[in-house]
Amino acid sequence: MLTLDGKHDSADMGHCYCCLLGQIKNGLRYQQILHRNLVYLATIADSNQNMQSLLPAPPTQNINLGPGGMSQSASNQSLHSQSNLSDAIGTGLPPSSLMQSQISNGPNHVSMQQSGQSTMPTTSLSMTVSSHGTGPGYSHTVPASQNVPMQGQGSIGNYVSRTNINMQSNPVSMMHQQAATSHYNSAQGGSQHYQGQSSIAMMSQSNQGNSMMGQRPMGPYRASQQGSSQQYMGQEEYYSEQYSHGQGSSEPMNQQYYPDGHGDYAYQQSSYTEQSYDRSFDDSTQHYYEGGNSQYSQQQAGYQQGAAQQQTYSQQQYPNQQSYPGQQQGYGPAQGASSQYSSYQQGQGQQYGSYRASQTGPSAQQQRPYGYEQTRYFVDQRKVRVVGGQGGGGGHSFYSEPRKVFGGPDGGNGGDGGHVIFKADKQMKSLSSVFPFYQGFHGERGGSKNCYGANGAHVYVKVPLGTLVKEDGKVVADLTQHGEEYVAAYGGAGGKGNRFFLSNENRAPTLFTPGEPGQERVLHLELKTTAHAGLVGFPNAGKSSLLRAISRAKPAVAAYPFTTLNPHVGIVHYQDYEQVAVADIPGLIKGAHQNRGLGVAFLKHIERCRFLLYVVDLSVPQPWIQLQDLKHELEAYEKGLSERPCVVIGNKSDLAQSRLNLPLLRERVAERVIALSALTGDNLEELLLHLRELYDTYVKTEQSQGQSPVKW
Ligand SMILES: Nc1nc2c(ncn2[C@@H]2O[C@H](COP(=O)(O)OP(=O)(O)OP(=O)(O)O)[C@@H](O)[C@H]2O)c(=O)[nH]1
Ligand SMILES: [Mg+2]
Repeated sequence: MLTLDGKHDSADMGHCYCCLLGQIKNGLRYQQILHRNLVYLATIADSNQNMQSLLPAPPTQNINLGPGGMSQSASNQSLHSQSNLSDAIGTGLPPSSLMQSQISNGPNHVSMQQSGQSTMPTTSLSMTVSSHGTGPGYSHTVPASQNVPMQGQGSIGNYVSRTNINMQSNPVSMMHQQAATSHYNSAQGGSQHYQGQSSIAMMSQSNQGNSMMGQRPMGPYRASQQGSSQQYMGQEEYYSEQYSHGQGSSEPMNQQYYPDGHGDYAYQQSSYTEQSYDRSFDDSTQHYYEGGNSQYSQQQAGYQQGAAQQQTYSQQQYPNQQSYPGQQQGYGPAQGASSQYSSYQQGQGQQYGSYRASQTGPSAQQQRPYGYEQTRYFVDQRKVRVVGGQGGGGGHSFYSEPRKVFGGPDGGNGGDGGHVIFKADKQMKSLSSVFPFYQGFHGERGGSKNCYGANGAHVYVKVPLGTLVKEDGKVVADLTQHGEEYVAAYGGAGGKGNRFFLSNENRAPTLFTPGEPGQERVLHLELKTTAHAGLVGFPNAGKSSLLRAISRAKPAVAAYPFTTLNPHVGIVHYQDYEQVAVADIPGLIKGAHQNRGLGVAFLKHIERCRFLLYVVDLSVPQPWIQLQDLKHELEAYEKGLSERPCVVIGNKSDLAQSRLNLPLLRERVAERVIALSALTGDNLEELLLHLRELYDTYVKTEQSQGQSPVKW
């Protein structure tokens, strides 16, 4: 008997035919018996029709080399007589035709052809063949004539065992005909061992069946669906992606970062944008990812993997922190990282708290870059690349259910990709929080059971009021109202699942379409301050001092020109809760339109000012010349800009020279001149009252024209 591992039981060594063959080879003990058998079987091969008559002895005597049969000489001492064989067939042995079909066609046909065709001649023949069939060449079609010389390689014992195997495995094979491997393995074993194998095979078959159902829900349709290689590849791709969907869900974390951490990142972005303000878009992008790439990725990992990973992140940040001292107030390249750290402190307060407690170096208070908190950075232009989210691919599946032959296609459509939307927000004061790149969320892939993929979420980019959106130099949007939106990049449409292509002509469509890519654009954002009034004057005229005097704005004031480098907006509050916005513009000089001084780059912030406040220094000789130069620069920048409602403010009236120049100025200018001192606060009331008059006039004009005035 053969065991599972192909060895023989010691007790059956004398009964096994292959063992007997070994003995023959060794000692030629049974040479005579073998010779007789060969002669007999050669006779059978010559003529099956006359097999019975040609037999010199009952065929079962030579064929039934069962236990003990081979150990004797060619006599009638075989354990299996013909009647025994008939009994064996009747009690479960398969007919000879069955064995032939097994050999030629494989085990899948066993159950199909098991209807009893048990005749003795074929039985005798099949026994011969089956003894060969125990070899590995299981699926080979072996002519009977070729089985004769190979008979010595098999054994009747193996045949009997194999017969039992097939009989026991028939129910299994009927249920799962695809599991041919188990049949094949079991056919190599003996009947006793097969009992164990049967259960194993059944288990494995059932497992395979389940797994196959899970992996190939469209199993019944696969034969017809594999006609096109591309379709098949598409199916494989679909399934592979479907299986990895859980892991792939972390892909869009790059996008989840935006809405979740936008507020936190807005602050850190300010320092970055300040450094890259004059850079080109490519440089700016590169700078951004170079400066904060490691932290950026780590922070993403923290978002994705939860608090545990975030603690790791905080530890990883610690070495970087060591390089911050000495750069607190500086403007060096490391400011980006420093500011990121500070922003991360704000966003991840608990982590930062634990981190600070473990510090042993300089105190954390000293290391915090206070300069960034005290200084507001103003960015009035941005180059942004926006890409809409990609649409999800269409699903491709067929409904699968036990005993349901045709379930039909049930692949749902993919979800649409998310847009990138610019949204005006009055809380935003500059474009410093705008990133160089945005991408919408991808739509999800359509699933089985007609499940549609979810649409990708939109990414909203908050921009300040007065943001112009330009593309190739053309204004495509002007966001001036709070809450106003502009879709910068549309997301791609989702693909269609194979359910979508179901028709009467094609009941089992395998076609499904992928999602479309999102729209991609490169846009220029330009902020034009929408303040009501603009302070225009030469450097050192006292503009910033005046803004500090009439509002809560705190622009820098110093006794040197070009102290103010960025526009500042202050709000003048009135008792009736009206608010007038006043913008402090960097100083202009003669020839500013020729890019002298700071140039006219900031004059765009005056474009939207409804009225202008010309600030002249009364202490300088001939202050009216300053006024003429200012108007000339404004006209050079934009014709008609100097003709807006305005008032001339003679500052520094507290100085002695101012008292002499004031009447001269009033004689030479046609506009109203208000002499005041921003330093001492003298005559500020007149300015505030006149400012309110200008504002009221503006509001009435807007309302008379059916337009809504800008409110702060
Ligand atoms: N005596 C006197 N000094 C003034 C007055 N207003 C401003 N100053 C001084 O003038 C100098 C310049 O003041 P700023 O407010 O910085 O002038 P600015 O127009 O903003 O200058 P830029 O920002 O360079 O364009 C500072 O030293 C102020 O102290 C004033 O009313 N009287
Ligand atoms: Mg100033």
